[in-house]
Amino acid sequence: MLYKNFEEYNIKVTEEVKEKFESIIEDLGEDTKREGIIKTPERAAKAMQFLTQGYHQDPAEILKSAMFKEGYDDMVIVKDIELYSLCEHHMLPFFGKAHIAYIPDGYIVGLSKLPRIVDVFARRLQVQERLTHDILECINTTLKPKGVAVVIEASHMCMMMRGVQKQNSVTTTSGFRGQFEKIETRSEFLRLITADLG
Ligand SMILES: Nc1nc2c(ncn2[C@@H]2O[C@H](COP(=O)(O)OP(=O)(O)OP(=O)(O)O)[C@@H](O)[C@H]2O)c(=O)[nH]1
Ligand SMILES: [Zn+2]
Repeated sequence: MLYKNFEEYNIKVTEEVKEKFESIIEDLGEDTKREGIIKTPERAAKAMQFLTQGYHQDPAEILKSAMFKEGYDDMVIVKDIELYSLCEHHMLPFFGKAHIAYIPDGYIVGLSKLPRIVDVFARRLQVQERLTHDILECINTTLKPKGVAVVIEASHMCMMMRGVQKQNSVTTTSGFRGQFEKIETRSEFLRLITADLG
C-alpha cells in the first residue's frame, strides 16, 4: 500500500487506539469529558497512525517506481532532508536532517524518492542508528549503486524535555557502502554537505 490517504484512517484501529488513549488520559489525571479534551483520544489515535504509517508502506517499491537508465556516474547528493521520527524507547519525537548521496551504476533514481523513503522509515518507531541503516540498505539493495552514504543529524525530545534534559546536544549517525568506504569519496561527500555553496 503506497501513500494511503491518511484522511481516511482505519476506522477499527482508530476506535481501539482511541479507547486506550481515553484510559491513559484518565490515568494521568485529566477529565476526558472536559470540552477541550473530549475529542482528544480520537485526534491522538489519528496522529499516532499518521506518525507510524511507514509500517504500511514499501520503500523499495517507491524507489523502483522511478529508476531511470542513465550514464551519469558521479556523486548525487540530496542534503538537508528534514525528518521527524519517534524514538522506540519513549515514543517521543526525534527530528533533524538526513543527507543522502549515491554514485549511480547505470541507473539514477527520481530525486523526490529519496526524501520519500526517509519518511517511510522515519514514520515508524525507531532508533537513529537503525533509521540510518534502513535508508542506506534500501538504496544499496534496490538501486544497486556504486556507492551510497547516509548521514543523519537529530535532536531527541526524550533527552530534551525529560531524562537528562540537554537542549543542545545533536546526535550524528552515518553509514557508508561501496565507493564511500574509500576515504577520498567519503571526504568529498562530507565536504559537500557542510559546504555553503550559495
Ligand atoms: N542509541 C540510541 N538511543 C536512544 C535513541 N533514542 C533514545 N535513546 C536512548 O534510549 C535509552 C533508554 O534507556 P533507559 O535507561 O532504558 O531509559 P530511561 O530510564 O528513560 O533513560 P534516560 O533517558 O537516561 O532517563 C536512553 O539512553 C535514551 O537516550 C536512539 O535513537 N538511539
Ligand atoms: Zn527516547
